[in-house]
Amino acid sequence: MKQYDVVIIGFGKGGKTLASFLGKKGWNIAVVEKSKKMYGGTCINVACIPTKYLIHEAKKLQFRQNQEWEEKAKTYASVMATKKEFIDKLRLGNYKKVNQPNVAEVIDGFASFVDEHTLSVEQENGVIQINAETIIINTGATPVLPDIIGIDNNPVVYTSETLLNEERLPKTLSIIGGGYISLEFASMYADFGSKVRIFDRGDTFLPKEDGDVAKAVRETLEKKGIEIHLQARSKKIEGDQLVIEFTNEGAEKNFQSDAILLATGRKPNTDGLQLEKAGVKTGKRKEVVVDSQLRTSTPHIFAIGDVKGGPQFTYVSLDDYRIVADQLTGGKEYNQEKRGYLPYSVFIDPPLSRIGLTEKEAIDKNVNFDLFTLAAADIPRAKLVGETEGMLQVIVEKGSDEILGAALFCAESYEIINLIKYNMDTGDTYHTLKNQIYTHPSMTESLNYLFDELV
Ligand SMILES: Cc1cc2nc3c(=O)[nH]c(=O)nc-3n(C[C@H](O)[C@H](O)[C@H](O)COP(=O)(O)OP(=O)(O)OC[C@H]3O[C@@H](n4cnc5c(N)ncnc54)[C@H](O)[C@@H]3O)c2cc1C
Ligand SMILES: NC(=O)c1ccc[n+]([C@@H]2O[C@H](COP(=O)([O-])OP(=O)(O)OC[C@H]3O[C@@H](n4cnc5c(N)ncnc54)[C@H](O)[C@@H]3O)[C@@H](O)[C@H]2O)c1
Repeated sequence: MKQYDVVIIGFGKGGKTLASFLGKKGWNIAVVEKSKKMYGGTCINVACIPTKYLIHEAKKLQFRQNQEWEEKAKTYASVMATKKEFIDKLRLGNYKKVNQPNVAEVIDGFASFVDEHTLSVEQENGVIQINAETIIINTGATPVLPDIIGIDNNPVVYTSETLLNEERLPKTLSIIGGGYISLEFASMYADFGSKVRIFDRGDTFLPKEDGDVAKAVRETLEKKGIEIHLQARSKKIEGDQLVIEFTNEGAEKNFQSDAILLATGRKPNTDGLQLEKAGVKTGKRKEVVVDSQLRTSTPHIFAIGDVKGGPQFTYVSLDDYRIVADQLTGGKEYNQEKRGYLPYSVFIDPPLSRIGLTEKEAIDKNVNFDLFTLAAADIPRAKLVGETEGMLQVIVEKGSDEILGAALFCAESYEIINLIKYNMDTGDTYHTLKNQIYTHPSMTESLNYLFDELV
């Protein structure tokens, strides 16, 4: 049986970065990956990178909305083909970077635990067993498939992963779920030229955001022709007909759909890992339970990325690598509690970026705060590039002048939010951001004016 210092199950962001870090230090590392189409993990193959590439390409087509359908469908097919080439190159690049004598050995196959130091790997030509001092579980998450009659083996039903392989532009796209994946796909497909409808079972659009922010996002999406239906229970799918029950009215309606996207969340990928054989405990959503150093209930086994539950972002998986690297080779000082505020961006058009408290949360916590706000239309850069849609708002604690939260719904907000995170993490006041020199004309310079206007 082959013996390694560390075996990483899954070629995710944190895992591949850890493999590279430890391998270059002379550790003997293996990365086990179940699919040859997933070298490099979810982000580069079927998630962040392909979607953001497509979103970027789709945006260019906004100015060609008067094109004939055939023309739009042709453009879409060609963008999808270029996307495939781009992703294939990235995947190969990731494989070559990791599968090197001074980094790691990539082992193809599905890994499961035999005991707390031994893994069985099911390969095309049989099963092998490998042994490791330390094991890292980095198996990601997988789409939640809602319990709807008619989704199995239905050619019009997709997950985000399968829709990204479809070279035929759907004339009508119905999306079940109203979260991140839903909004990004809705915005992108509307730009490509599809008629998009979102169906969410909840009664509030973007329930985690403040009402005025959610309203602004909704209006922007509706301007693109996207229909947003709430309290909409997907009852069944009959052929290409999605049957929706509107729970507030008790009414039922059919929606013809060339494609139906299931975007109802992603769950930790722990099925088949036989975690019980290694004494690794899981929680209610089948997530691997970890402590703040990412150790599981079996201390030499760690879990990183989506599989441990909590926020599902590539940069969290990357930060998990920092924690484990510090546990294995450093001063054991860095942990989940020290990572600071967690920002996120939803890549609709314009993008929505958020960090910290919402206004509603600040009120619920009885915080004494000021709310600063600015319309995107007042930013010189926004005017000159014609991206005047949106608004920015920041919550500042009275007295300390520290930023408690921000919602930026404007062009390039996915860049500006990182500056706000830095400011918040350092415990600085908003005055530093307000009085900073920024290049002109840039979206960031909005921070010079944002704090002028109190609501
Ligand atoms: C459509 C979409 C868009 C997204 N956009 C963004 C975005 O813009 N920004 C962002 O930060 N996040 C985004 N995310 C989330 C992000 O993709 C994930 O949080 C991130 O990829 C998780 O990485 P990970 O390290 O947990 O593992 P993953 O990258 O998911 O890797 C897990 C790997 O493990 C393999 N595997 C699973 N089980 C086994 C096993 N038993 N044996 C061997 N191999 C196994 C899998 O094949 C996979 O390659 C998006 C997600 C989706 C679905
Ligand atoms: N830009 C980004 O960073 C980005 C982009 C896409 C995805 N992601 C990650 O991927 C994860 C998964 O995204 P997601 O959009 O699938 O999940 P999500 O949790 O964001 O949204 C799921 C939505 O589906 C709704 N829902 C659940 N079951 C339903 C049903 N049966 N019928 C109708 N609606 C239903 C929920 O009310 C919710 O609005 C996110 O948590 C996020 O971390 C990140």
